[in-house]
Amino acid sequence: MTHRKLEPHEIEDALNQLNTETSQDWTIENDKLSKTFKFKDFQHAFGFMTLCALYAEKQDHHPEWFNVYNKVKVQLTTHDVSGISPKDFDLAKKMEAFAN
Ligand SMILES: C[C@H](O)[C@H](O)[C@H]1CNC2=NC(N)=NC(=O)C2=N1
Repeated sequence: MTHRKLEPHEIEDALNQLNTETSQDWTIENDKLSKTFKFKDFQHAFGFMTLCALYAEKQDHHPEWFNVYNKVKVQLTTHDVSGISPKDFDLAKKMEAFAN
């Protein structure tokens, strides 16, 4: 296995780091790394989801998400370890890049 479940203090540190580097909007909700991205319209939201989907397939690591019009709520977790792993933080950073 190339990843492991992070300890609570590791999640805290990685979350602070992620929020410093990006938008300050990431939280832990239901033990998942969570953020609601907001776009100009559906076309931009779906463009973002398309980029994420291609990356997720390549990494074999897939987001849980919920889209309504211009909003995409993402909840990242690693099913293999029943928790948050470094793969979730990697995907979160990519998502930030794809959203810009
Ligand atoms: C068989 C396949 O490699 C696994 O089920 C992958 C697919 N995508 C995945 N995505 C996520 N988020 N967590 C996983 O543990 C996971 N496992």
